[in-house]
Amino acid sequence: MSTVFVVNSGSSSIKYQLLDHETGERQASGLIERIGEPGSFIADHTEGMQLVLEELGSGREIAAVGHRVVHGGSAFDGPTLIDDGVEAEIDRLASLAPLHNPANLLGIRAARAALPGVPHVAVFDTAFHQTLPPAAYTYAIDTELAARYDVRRYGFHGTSHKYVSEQAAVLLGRPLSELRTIVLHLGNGASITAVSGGRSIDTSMGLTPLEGLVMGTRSGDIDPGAIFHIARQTGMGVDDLDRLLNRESGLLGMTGSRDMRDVQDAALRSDAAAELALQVWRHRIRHYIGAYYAELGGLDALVFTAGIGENNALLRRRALRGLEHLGIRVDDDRNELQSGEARLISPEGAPVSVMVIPTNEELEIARQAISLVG
Ligand SMILES: Nc1ncnc2c1ncn2[C@@H]1O[C@H](COP(=O)(O)OP(=O)(O)O)[C@@H](O)[C@H]1O
Ligand SMILES: CC(=O)OP(=O)(O)O
Ligand SMILES: [Mg+2]
Repeated sequence: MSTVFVVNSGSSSIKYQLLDHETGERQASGLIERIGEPGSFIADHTEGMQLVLEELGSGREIAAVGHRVVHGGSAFDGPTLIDDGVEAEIDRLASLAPLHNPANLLGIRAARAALPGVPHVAVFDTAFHQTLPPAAYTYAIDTELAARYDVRRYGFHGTSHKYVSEQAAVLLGRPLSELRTIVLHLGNGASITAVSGGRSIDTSMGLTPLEGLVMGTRSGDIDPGAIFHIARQTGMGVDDLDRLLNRESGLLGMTGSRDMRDVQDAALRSDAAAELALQVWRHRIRHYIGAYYAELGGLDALVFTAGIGENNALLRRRALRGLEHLGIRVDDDRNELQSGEARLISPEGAPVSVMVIPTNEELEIARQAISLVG
């Protein structure tokens, strides 16, 4: 039986799946978590990939390998066969996704070396957001400078936003072309996308995966003037500031832990810093829900996905409390039901269908890889 091997080499984890080439059915899967965190026994992505390939064993018939790649810049708007040139371009874009493209590239190199006779396909986080209108992707800066250096908004988590918005239509039993949907992808990295008729029309991440929501280690939106101010006051250089905002901010910077589970536990113990972090996290989410409600001209579906979105009922309820005037309601019993399935969590007949849909970037990557290599 022929299979597709999918590698999702993320900022803090490597997820992999082996899927049936014909049906997309999962044959094997695994997750290596908390890579590089204090106390973790896996130091880096190379070590992680070695473990994955050992676990997979030999003697499998693999038709293609699909790789998640976070930044595709303007060069890639669909699944792409990986050769040395594509690797070089992914490497070149690394400065625009410093937590991700290097990890993605490590996964690609380890897998190409281990499986040399098989086509390797890159599926980019940025591809789904290539439909953003100029008004949404353009920064109001000097036009020539922006064009020369590709300074524009790209958006990320596109494979997840695409998959989840399509599954929402399936769950509702309505045509995708009719739906106005907001997808909240809340994981270690987090972004929100407005999807109109199956097309991404706005998304909270920008040139890099730093813009937008409060994340595990990323600040999300911040006045660029604050960065100039910090630089002048502290003497920090560009690389220091990059590290500060990408790796030492967000939940980690505000509370000392990047893991939402720790932050929530601390808040339940009335830790003031943790409680404030949760309030800021929530405030930012609601800011975007309001904006995208306006841009979409109304709302049919609002979907939670990824680590926090799929697993934390309390935070889902907390994020949406007080938005009833927009037709957004959560049914507590439905919300608290523990289930790995796609499901509705709004009350029957509510104007907006609020849903939890487990993302499956791996299945989407496998489908796109097969669509390319046949
Ligand atoms: N029950 C939970 N409550 C709160 N946060 C959770 C829970 N389960 C997982 N998470 C969060 O989800 C994150 C992982 O989400 P995931 O989408 O897998 O992230 P990534 O793909 O960026 O590695 C973890 O960092 C953790 O903070
Ligand atoms: C783009 C991004 O932030 O990805 P992740 O959530 O895997 O960190
Ligand atoms: Mg992720």
